[in-house]
Parts: sequence; structure tokens; C-alpha cells
Amino acid sequence: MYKKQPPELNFTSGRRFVPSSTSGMMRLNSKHYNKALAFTIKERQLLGIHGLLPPLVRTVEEQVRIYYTQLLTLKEDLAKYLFLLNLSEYNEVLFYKLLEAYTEKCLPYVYTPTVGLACQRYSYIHEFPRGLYITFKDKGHVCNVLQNWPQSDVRVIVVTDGGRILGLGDLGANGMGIPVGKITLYTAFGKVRPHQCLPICLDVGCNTDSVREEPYYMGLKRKRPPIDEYDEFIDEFMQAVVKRFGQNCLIQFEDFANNDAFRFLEKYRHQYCMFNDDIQGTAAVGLAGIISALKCIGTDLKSQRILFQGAGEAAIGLARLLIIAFRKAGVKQDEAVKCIFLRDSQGLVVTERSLDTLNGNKLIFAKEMPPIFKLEDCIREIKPTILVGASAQPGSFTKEALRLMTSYNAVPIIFALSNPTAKSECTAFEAYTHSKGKCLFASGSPFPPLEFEGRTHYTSQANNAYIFPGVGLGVTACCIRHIPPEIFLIAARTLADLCTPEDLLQGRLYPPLNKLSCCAFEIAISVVTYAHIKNLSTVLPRPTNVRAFLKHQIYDAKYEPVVPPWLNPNVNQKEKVRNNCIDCIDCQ
Ligand SMILES: NC(=O)c1ccc[n+]([C@@H]2O[C@H](COP(=O)([O-])OP(=O)(O)OC[C@H]3O[C@@H](n4cnc5c(N)ncnc54)[C@H](O)[C@@H]3O)[C@@H](O)[C@H]2O)c1
Ligand SMILES: O=C(O)C[C@H](O)C(=O)O
Ligand SMILES: [Mg+2]
Repeated sequence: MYKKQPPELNFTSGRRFVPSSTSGMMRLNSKHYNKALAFTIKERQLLGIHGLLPPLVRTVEEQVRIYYTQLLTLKEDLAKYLFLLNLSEYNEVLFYKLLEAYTEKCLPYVYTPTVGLACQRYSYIHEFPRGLYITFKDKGHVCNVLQNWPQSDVRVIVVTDGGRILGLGDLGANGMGIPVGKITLYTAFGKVRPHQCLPICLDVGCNTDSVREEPYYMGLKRKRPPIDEYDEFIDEFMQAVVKRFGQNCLIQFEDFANNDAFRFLEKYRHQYCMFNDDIQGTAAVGLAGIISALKCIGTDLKSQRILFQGAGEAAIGLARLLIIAFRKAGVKQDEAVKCIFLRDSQGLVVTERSLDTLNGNKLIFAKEMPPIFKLEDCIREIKPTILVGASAQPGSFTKEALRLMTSYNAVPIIFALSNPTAKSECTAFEAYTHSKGKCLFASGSPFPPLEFEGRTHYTSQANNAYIFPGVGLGVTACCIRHIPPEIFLIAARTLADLCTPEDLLQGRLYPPLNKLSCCAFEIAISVVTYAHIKNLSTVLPRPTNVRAFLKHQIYDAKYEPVVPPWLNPNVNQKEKVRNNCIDCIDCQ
């Protein structure tokens, strides 16, 4: 309850305070400061916005429930995406609170799979400056464009060139939806502060004619440049990031096309603080799922044969990390390689194939076997214990393929990693039906739990969202300059350890999605601890309590009370006098 608005408010200091509706309006219009109906009456009076809001004061919890109820009334996925995007632009704290409270329900709309649909329509939905577009035309001036970003303390960049957006191909500048989505997760779960995160789209053109020629396409209407010119541009970008944000700024490469992704990872991983999420983040989430699945079955990695459908970024990334995991389990590299089979669009990766279909990444996994084309024939020949799909070929885990996996294994392990849902190698329904409910199944995009023969199956979402927020938090917290591959092994093990016996009993290979923040935090702790042991951390002195050290750094989405400047200990006395105590945001 409140009293009549006084003409002026007197505080204990006795200083006369003139409410300023300008700064109050600034707060109402600023996503960083807006509390909407959660401004108390006193705050509204202080800010000169009393009367601009209905008289009711709501708690943030009430606001969250109301927004969630509104979200549920929307029918279309894209409408839900836009609703949440608008909320994030209107009231940042409320947006992150909503994600925290209803993670499992909201995640599919701010991230995969809806983000794929959003990218396909991005020309129609782009409204706010959510990140930076740096185009090929900016070559020679990339640093100037970075200067235009209003925040200087950027610690995490997610960058794409739109070359391979999920399994949807080259979407050019429309790919911006992906770094925007990933950055949302960085703050929501990695708890990296919003102003320290920056999504970037490098628009160098688009080779998909239908996208480029679409009348409303917002990107450069040109094809991608030749590789040498392109590489010069990326070199300039990397240098400009360091110049603008320092060498501790983490650069996450996301959804680049295959060759570019591998080339840049090789080129920059020893030079910059960077990683490739599709290769390395996916590897970690894949390995964590495999570790959990083997725990469920009560067996170990040494006795596994893994067949990949797809031999690209995700598959090669996981295959390489598996080799490290095999080595740690005491299996020599050449023995480990024998347990890993790749099948790409040309069939099984075998030495007999012509060299131009086998690049260096695939070559080490090439088997001395006669060529086999069909996936089902590969399964018959290899009798894999684990089948991993990362090919963006929907339906490629056929009834026959799943039936064969079940005939060779009491509990087949089936991962359909491809995104979005429509690109999944099989659906959860197909996996459980064709394996007679026996398989352990995980998929890149979410599938709702389903009943099969009286049992509820919870599909685990094998998505790198479980990995990158924690790796990023850990890396940036202790300022690791170069990220060694072992970091992803550690992230995988930490994630697998977070899967409780109850999760495993339910067939979940990862903790439930509402534990994403906890997963990120524990992964970050492991990363920082590893960095200290290996002398990778450049933060000195080393904190004795890593948990407390990280807790201190993370973002806590909560409304700050509006404090009159003269009561705010953070505002320097002279400043207050100079500003005549006007309640400007800068003063507070
Ligand atoms: N779940 C996750 O966290 C995650 C992470 C990264 C990528 N992905 C998904 O995995 C998929 C692949 O991504 P990528 O980065 O590896 O792409 P990529 O382009 O690097 O690799 C695709 C691979 O699929 C192969 N392929 C194409 N047609 C095939 C066919 N008919 N049979 C067998 N193989 C075939 C290609 O030869 C290539 O090796 C995408 O849908 C992507 O969204 C998921
Ligand atoms: O974006 C995702 O959902 C996961 C992954 O990075 C992908 O490219 O599919
Ligand atoms: Mg990706």
C-alpha cells in the first residue's frame, strides 16, 4: 500500500530529491533496468514514473508465471520464439528468470529446434541489434565495426558465417539466429553476464541460391569468396577481436561449413582462445552420453565398436575424443582406431576408396575392408555396439538398421545427433519401437517422453548445450589462452558424473535439462581446476576455493533495488553533488 505521491520526497539525509521522469522512462525502456510492474511504489515515485504503470506491484515470481502462461497460449513455435525474443529485449532479468524456472519448456523455443526455423525466416524477424554483422565489404575495417559494439568488457564471442546452419545448409546472414541462441544459453546457464557476451555473424555471402535470391534477404547478395580471400578476412577478424577485447576473449566458432570449421580450428587453436563447438563441444556431449550408457549397461569402453553415420564435424570430433578416452582407458591409439567406423555419403570409409573422397580427418579411420555402401550392410558387417548419426539425413536409421542393432546387442546404444528435429536420423518413437523398447536413445533435438509397452522412455538431448556454457565459463574465469583437447574430455566426464543413478534408471543419459546451470557450473569448476594443475590459468593469485571464486563471477538474474544516488555507497560524493542527485542510471 502506498500514500499519496508527495510533491517531493525527503530522505534521511534531508536532501531535496527531484524525481526525473526522463531517467525513469529510460529505465522502463531499457531491457537492463526495466522491472515493469515489479517497480515498487517508492521506486516509481523516485524515478518519476509513478502513474505510468497500473497501481499493482508484482513480484518477479508472479511476472514469470504470467509470462509463462502467456507463452502457453501461443500455438506456433515461431510465435513462441518471437515472444521470448521480445521479452529478452523488454526485460532481461525476467527473461532469464523465466528460462531458469521453465528451462525444459522454454529451451526448444529460444534454441534448437525452433532457432533453425527462425534462421530460415530471419529476414522477416530481425528487429533489434542483437549482435554484430561484419561483412566481407568491411575487409580492412573489421576493427572499426567491432568498435561500434557498445560494450567493451566482452569475454565470450559466438561467431558463425552461416555456412552450415544445423542440418539446413548454407543460410548466409540468416545464420545470425544461431549465435544469438548460443549466447542466450551462455547467460542463462553458463551465467556469463549479458554484457560480456557477443553474437557475431560474418557475412561473406551465401552459396544457397534460394536464400540469396530471396527478395527480403538481408545479407550480402553474393556468393562466398575464394578461400585465400576468405582466410585473409578471418585472419583480420581474429586479430581485430584481440585488439578490441583482449587476448582472453573466448571465440566460439559455430556452424561453419565442414572444411572451414576444421581449417580454422587447426589454424587458430594454438594462437587464440578459441574452440569449435560443432567439433569439440559435440564431442564432449557425445562422449558423456556414451559413458552414461555404458554405466547403464554395466560395461566399458574397451569392448565397444562405434559406427558413425556421417563423417563430418560432429562425427570426427567425437571419434577423435573417443580415441583420447580409449587411450586413457589403456587402449593404444591404433587399437582404438580399429573400434571406430565412419560412413559418409560415399559409404563406409575404407582405404580402397579413392583418396579424393577421403580427407585427412577421415583417413586415419579408414579401414582395410572392401567398400560397403548401405548403412544396414555396414551394421551387418561391423556389428557395432553404438550407432551415432551426424549426417543430417532424416530417416537414415531405418527400421532394418535399428532392428539389426537390436539383434546384435541386448541394449543397443543409438544416438541421432542431427538437428533440427526434421533432420534427425530417426525419431524417438522409431528408435524405441524398432528396438522393442530395448535401446538407449539420445537425440540432438528434444523429443517428449513416450510410453512404450507400459514403460516411460525419457529421451536424452545429446546437444552441445550441455557443454559450451560450462567450458566457456571456466575458460574465461581463469583466462586460459589456448584450449587443449583434454578440456573436452574433462567436460565430458564431469557431465557424465552428474548423471545420477535415478537418471540412469530412467534411461536418461544426461541430467534433466532443468539442471543445465548446475552442469555448466560443475564443468566450469573442473575446467578451472584442470587449468590450475596444468598451469593454463593466467589469473593470479590462484583462488584456493574454486567454487567460491566462480560463484563470485557469475551472473545472478535479479532486480536491483532503485537506490537514490546519495544513499548509494558506490556513487562518489562529488559526482552526487555535481549531478544534483538526479536519479540518472549512470549515477546508480
Ligand atoms: N547434437 C549436437 O550437439 C550437434 C552438434 C553438431 C552438429 N550436429 C548436427 O549434426 C549434423 C551434421 O553436422 P556436421 O557439423 O557434422 O556436418 P558436416 O557437414 O561436417 O558433416 C555431415 C556428414 O554427413 C555425411 N553425409 C551426408 N549424406 C550422407 C548420407 N546419405 N549417408 C551418410 N553420411 C552422409 C557427409 O558426408 C558428412 O560427412 C547436423 O544436422 C548438425 O545439426 C548436432
Ligand atoms: O545448435 C545445436 O543445437 C547443436 C549444434 O551446435 C548444431 O549445430 O546442431
Ligand atoms: Mg552448431
